[in-house]
Amino acid sequence: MAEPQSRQYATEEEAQDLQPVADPASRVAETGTSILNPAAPAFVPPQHGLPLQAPQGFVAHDPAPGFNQLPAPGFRYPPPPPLAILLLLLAYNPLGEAPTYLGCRFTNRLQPHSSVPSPTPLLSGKKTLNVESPSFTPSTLQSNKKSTFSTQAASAAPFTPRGPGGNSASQTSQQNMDAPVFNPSNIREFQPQPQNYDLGSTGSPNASTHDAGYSLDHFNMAPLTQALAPPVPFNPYAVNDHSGIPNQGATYFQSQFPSALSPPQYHLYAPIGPYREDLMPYQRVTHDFFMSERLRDELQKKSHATLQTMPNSPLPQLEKYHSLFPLDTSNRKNTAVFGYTSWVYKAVSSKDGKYYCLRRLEGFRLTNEHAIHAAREWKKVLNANVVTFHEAFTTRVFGDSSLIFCHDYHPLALTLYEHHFSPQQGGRGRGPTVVPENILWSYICQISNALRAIHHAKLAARCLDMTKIIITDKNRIRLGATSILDVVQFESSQQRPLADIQQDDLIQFGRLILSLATLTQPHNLNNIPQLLDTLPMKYSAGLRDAVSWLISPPRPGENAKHIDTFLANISQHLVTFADVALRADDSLTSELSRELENGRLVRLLCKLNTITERGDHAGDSAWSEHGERYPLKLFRDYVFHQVDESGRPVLELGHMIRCLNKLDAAADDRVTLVSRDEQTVFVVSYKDLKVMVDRAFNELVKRTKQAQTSPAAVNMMPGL
Ligand SMILES: Nc1ncnc2c1ncn2[C@@H]1O[C@H](COP(=O)(O)OP(=O)(O)OP(=O)(O)O)[C@@H](O)[C@H]1O
Repeated sequence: MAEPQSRQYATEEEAQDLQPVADPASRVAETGTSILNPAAPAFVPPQHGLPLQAPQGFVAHDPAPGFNQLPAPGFRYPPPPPLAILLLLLAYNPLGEAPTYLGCRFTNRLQPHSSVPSPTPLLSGKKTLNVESPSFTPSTLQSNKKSTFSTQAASAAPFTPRGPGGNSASQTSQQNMDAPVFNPSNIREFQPQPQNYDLGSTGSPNASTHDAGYSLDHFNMAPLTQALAPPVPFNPYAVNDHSGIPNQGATYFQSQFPSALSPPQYHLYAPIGPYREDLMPYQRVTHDFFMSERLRDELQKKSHATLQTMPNSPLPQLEKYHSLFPLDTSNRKNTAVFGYTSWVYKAVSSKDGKYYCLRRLEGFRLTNEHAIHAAREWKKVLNANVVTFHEAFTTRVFGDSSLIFCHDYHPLALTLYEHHFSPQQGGRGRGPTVVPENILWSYICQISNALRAIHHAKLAARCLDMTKIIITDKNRIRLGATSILDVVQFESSQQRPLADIQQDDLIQFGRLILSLATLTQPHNLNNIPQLLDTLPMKYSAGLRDAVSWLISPPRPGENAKHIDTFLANISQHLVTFADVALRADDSLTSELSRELENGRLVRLLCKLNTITERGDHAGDSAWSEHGERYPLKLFRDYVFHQVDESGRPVLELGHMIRCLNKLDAAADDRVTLVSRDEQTVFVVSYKDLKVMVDRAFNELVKRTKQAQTSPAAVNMMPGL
């Protein structure tokens, strides 16, 4: 705590400048610390025989340089560091009452030579504080400190906290006048007892000590407090002007913050985690402030694929769908799955303008009306791993009798077969590559989820073919082509119990995983036991058991297998999968948050651009050039058309976004707008600019509403 006294300074000024903490406030704070710490020496007496004339505002026990000497003329104590104030408050706030931080007491205390008279007689002259005061010896302090300070507590003057309404100044004065000559032996050592600090609601200065639930004996250190205090003593009990502030220690800190939260700063971005690994500033690029490049690229491509059209398409228009676009990349006619050649198209609905996937079964003749109604049951299956079915109908627009199934369209989807077996995709021309076990488990979990939804809807998938399961995102699969076999095989499936068909689903499921795990083409899955035996060479025994359970039919006497039983057996993999999915969800939310404000800024830009440079409005050809519109034009220049000293364009995206955000948030910051000829200068706040934007835009809206000529403009208005 103390600076070595042997420290030498070149000049007196330097000594003053370099004085360590000669500040009474911080000294008091340090003293306070030592008081609170019973192990620390609480008092260091002077070692010389000179009578000590304690200067005003100087702490008598201060062992720091300057303790034995008066401060040089002109010495000014530096203001107390905030930490010192905090410690002071903690040390001197045993009742937990909140002192006034900005009150004049601190100010006075920081001006030891001020003309403010000290109301503390104990400190004001040798009459009260004198080194000849008896009975303190440091050796005693070191060897038997406790007994020195704690034996005479009984004789200590009782402490009387001042009530808010009382004449506190006179009371203090009277109390101090009555106090005996300073005698440290009369002082009882402070024993912090934190459990007594819980004052509850009765801990106000007005409350009696009994009511308060603690003993004020612990605070019977008024003489010491006053002896160590600066000329204007700090007395937290005198603070009685905190109306509404509960008298608890913690409330002091609470009072530093406004109780009501400030409104959020809408012009600031608040990134939401999880974050990318730390990047050095030079590694950051503009895209770091927005959605990741990978995701943007992916979405961009999907959007492009969705909007892709075929000029001069030979494909016909359907009654309810138009702009058909073929999704089959192979031209082969395959009848293996449905018994009919099928074609897949992307199409736009004439009803809602959205994109759908149409699957056409070529040459299908509907013989039973009920068959097509069977497909309707699939409308109730809404599952993340099933492509949603919308409708089925027949048509002759293709020149034959075709059956059409309409499902959700997932741009850039690939079938599982294309992904893992096609040379162009998974194998990258080198043949199929081993599918990692975690991906296989992910597929197992997702297909189980789909089957559970389907079976619980009293339906069966019937078609778990690798060419009819699509991958719509990374490792994200969905059962497609649902409902088709319900119609096509309507007659035959009427004769089979649903449980049997569901049992087939499980077997097909097992074969699918086995095919992927062994990279065997589905039509080559002949020797299943042998293939199962090869599984443990690449995968865990658990995977082998799961596949084997699915493929093998129930033994005689056993109940039929059920997807729920399977799900129960793979529960730990389901949990892992859920965790992966949730983390992916977090990361997407984080990506989304980066784009949070973009829509807002685009709307603002649209507004701004409807106003600036407008050729003619209400017969006024210069409408956008004068009045409130003119500063907006200059603001547009300020944001987008800035040049540097050499006249080169400034293209700082941060500047543009910052300005637009401030405008949108109507910030109080002001901006200087200069006309291009430098003859006009406006100093205007963003708040004012926002008002101008709104007024000018509303003027346009009003006129548009009157005329009702432009549906486009009317459509734009609600969004803005
Ligand atoms: N709902 C859908 N949304 C978007 N694309 C789809 C959808 N369903 C299928 N596709 C895509 O259409 C293409 C053709 O699908 P299809 O089922 O005909 O596969 P295939 O391998 O050609 O099978 P097949 O040999 O039986 O014709 C595939 O690339 C598939 O990813």
